[in-house]
Amino acid sequence: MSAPVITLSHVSKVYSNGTVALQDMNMTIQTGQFVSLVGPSGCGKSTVLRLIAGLGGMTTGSIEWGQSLTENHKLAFVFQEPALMPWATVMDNVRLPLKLAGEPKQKADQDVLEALQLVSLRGFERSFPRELSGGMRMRVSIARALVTKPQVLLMDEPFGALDEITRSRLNSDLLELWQEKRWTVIFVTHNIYEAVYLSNRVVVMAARPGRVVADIPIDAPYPRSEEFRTSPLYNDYCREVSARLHEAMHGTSQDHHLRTLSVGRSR
Ligand SMILES: Nc1ncnc2c1ncn2[C@@H]1O[C@H](COP(=O)(O)OP(=O)(O)OP(=O)(O)O)[C@@H](O)[C@H]1O
Repeated sequence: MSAPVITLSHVSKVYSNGTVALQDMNMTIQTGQFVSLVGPSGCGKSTVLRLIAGLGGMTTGSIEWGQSLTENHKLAFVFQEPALMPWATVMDNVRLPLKLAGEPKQKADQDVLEALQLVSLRGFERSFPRELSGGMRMRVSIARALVTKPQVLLMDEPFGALDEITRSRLNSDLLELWQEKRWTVIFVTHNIYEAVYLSNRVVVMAARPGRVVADIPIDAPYPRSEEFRTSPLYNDYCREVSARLHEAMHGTSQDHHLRTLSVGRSR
């Protein structure tokens, strides 16, 4: 059995303007899990990631780290916007975290090339962000996270701004990498299909106040191919997440809603 890597216990977050972003959030993430957080806008998904990353403090509660984590390089964050330095080459953008950590240039260059290899961007070292497509810029952003060799990868809607085809390709590539490296991934998305395809666990949150309302294991084997995306099992999981999300947003079960509608029609 795998060990817990992050445990949130009774975490609440009230921003200075009084917004209760999270209330009594409890969640334990096991080493190597791929966990997606889904939920309506404003339910606190990004706040959870930021608290885990140590970007701002929580109001009450605690976040504990598993013993398997080493002190250095344990976390990397990928945001929705690639946030690259426009004046710097791909090589320099990806090297940034190592430069900030004071890694010697020769060793850093080697690590950068490895990271670019992982995201299939070898050959673009000297390109500038403006010369790349949206998908390629996101790959640079992922390489910049991976170059630090993280144990935990926090991803805040990384593919939200990309077209469907690019998103689907990056989903597959991310899964392949995850299977090889086995980081723990916490992935925020609005997209149910993406969450089910990628994750072995989908956590559904509700808003006002932000909290966990469902925790759904996606019990399907990896690697997950196109076959999985078109399978009845995949559809069943998407329907289940969708129903829980509907409850989170409207406070009623979608099944109940559908039953009420059909009863209404038959009258
Ligand atoms: N710095 C802040 N100051 C005040 N309120 C904030 C701040 N950041 C977030 N909030 C509020 O906290 C709540 C949760 O925000 P958060 O961004 O975590 O939600 P989210 O689920 O990630 O939303 P979305 O899906 O729209 O990105 C929202 O009501 C938001 O307005």
